Amino acid sequence: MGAVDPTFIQEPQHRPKLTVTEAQGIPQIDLSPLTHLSPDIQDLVDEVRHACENWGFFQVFNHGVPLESREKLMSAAKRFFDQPVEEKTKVRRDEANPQGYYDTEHTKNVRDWKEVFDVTVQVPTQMFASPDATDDQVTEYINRWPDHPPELREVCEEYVKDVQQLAYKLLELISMSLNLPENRLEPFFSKDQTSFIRLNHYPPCPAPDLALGVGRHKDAIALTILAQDDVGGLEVKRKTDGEWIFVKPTPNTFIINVGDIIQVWSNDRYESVEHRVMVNSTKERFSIPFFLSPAYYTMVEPLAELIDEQNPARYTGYSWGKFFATRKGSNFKKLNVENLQIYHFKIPDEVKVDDGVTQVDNLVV
Ligand SMILES: O=C(O)CCC(=O)C(=O)O
Ligand SMILES: [Fe+2]
Repeated sequence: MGAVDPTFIQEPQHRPKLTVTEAQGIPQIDLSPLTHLSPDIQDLVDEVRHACENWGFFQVFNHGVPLESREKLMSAAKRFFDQPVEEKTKVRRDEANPQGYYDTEHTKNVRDWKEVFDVTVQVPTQMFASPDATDDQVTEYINRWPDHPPELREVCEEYVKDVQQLAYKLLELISMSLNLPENRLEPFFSKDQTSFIRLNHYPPCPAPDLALGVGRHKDAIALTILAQDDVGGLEVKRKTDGEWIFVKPTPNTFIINVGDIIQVWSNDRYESVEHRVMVNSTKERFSIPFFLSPAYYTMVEPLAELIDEQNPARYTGYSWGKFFATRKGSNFKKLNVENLQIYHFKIPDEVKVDDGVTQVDNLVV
């Protein structure tokens, strides 16, 4: 990516502090009660509720995803990104089919110091073709596979299968933590889910004090399951005081965060929390988020069981497919206006804008 172009430079108030706050890290949750078919998982459900309410982020261990599957994908990702840019652009994302390689994502209109490779879980993945509410045309996304490394497709597919299992377990725990039946959320994903994985590569950056790997944002999807390598860079905004907290890499754990869709389903009981990625002047970093996302025709709205007279619905419903199509369009041009956000669907009473410009942004598409 060369020297730091001005398009990468964050406004002074959004620049990272290079001394990191690590104290009071995000909760660590042991999922072994699930794999051992323990009859009593109530403590685990309580831990998940506590983590979702207080942090919106947690790490899981004893999660059942084989380490080998993750390591094979991390090495295949490195081999892919190690190639010259001319090779990578052969599988470049385009507007009609946003799968494959991309190196010019912007978050809040500032360019991210990263390159990505996206792969959908369902093949093909169906999505609305246009953000226009009156246009019901559906398009199909197809994965783009490079010639090199030849194993990339197989290791991605294996990893997706394994992480998908973990995603279903987490959905059950989250449902139970909201006092819902354990399978309450599964139907949103069991048919036509639009989930995808992203291989993120953050090259060393000559100005880690000015640029970010991913600018501050919330994930628009339902749930993120993130594998990070041992370099570190992810920071989460602590709910209690707004402080940026460094998420220390812990071998063979996944970082889980609630996305905007769960925020809406839970009628704000669980909030999607802002996070960002710092870069490093000497080391490259890799991470692999799995973005669990429902079928394109899902109407996202507070779950009926969670609203009553004391807790009226805080959002009007919105179409996931139209939301996605709107955000996706904004990835191809630098916007001078704010991106579509869930708070645009908030029922007035409490419309919050945190910094006068935007509250949340990058869909991760
Ligand atoms: O690389 C990371 O640690 C997080 C990336 C992220 O937040 C995203 O891709 O949405
Ligand atoms: Fe994110």
